Amino acid sequence: MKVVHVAVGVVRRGTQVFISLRADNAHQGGKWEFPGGKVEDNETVLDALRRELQEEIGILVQSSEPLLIIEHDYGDKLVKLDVHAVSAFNGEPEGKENQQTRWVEVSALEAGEFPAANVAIIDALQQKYSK
Ligand SMILES: Nc1nc2c([nH]c(=O)n2[C@H]2C[C@H](O)[C@@H](COP(=O)(O)OP(=O)(O)OP(=O)(O)O)O2)c(=O)[nH]1
Ligand SMILES: [Mg+2]
Repeated sequence: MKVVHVAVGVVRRGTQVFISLRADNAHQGGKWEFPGGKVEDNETVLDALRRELQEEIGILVQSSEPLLIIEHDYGDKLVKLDVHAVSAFNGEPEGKENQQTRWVEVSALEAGEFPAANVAIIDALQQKYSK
C-alpha cells in the first residue's frame, strides 16, 4: 500500500494545544485531530504544514520544530504523520472549514478521542509540555 505523507501541526500556547474535530464522513471521522493534511507532490512537508494550517485554521506559521514521525497502518490506509510543534504564528486559530475546535491543556488530552496513531503524539506532548 502507498504511504500517505501527512503534515501535522501541534499549535501550542504554553501548556495548551489547539485541536479540531474531523468531519464525520472523513477517514477517522468524528475523532479529534491536530490540524494538517496531505503533502502534495510539489511541496515540502513545511510547505504543506503552512498551507494546511492556513486553510484549516487561518494562521500563518512563523516557527515550528519537528516533534516526531509516526507510521501507522489503519488497514484501509497507511499514513506517515510528520508532526511539527508550532510555537509561533500570526492570527488567532479558528475553524475555517466549519469544524469544531478547542484549546485544551496537554495534560487533559485523551488518546481515545484521537485516531490510534496519535497515542505517540500525545505521549510526546505530555512528556514535554505538561504543567
Ligand atoms: N490532520 C491530521 N491527520 C491525522 C491525524 N492523525 C491521523 O491518524 N491522521 C490521519 C487521518 C487521515 O488519514 C490523514 C490526514 O488526512 P487529512 O484528511 O487531514 O488530509 P487533508 O487535510 O489533505 O484532506 P483531504 O484532502 O483528504 O480532504 O492522516 C492528526 O492528528 N491530524
Ligand atoms: Mg486535514
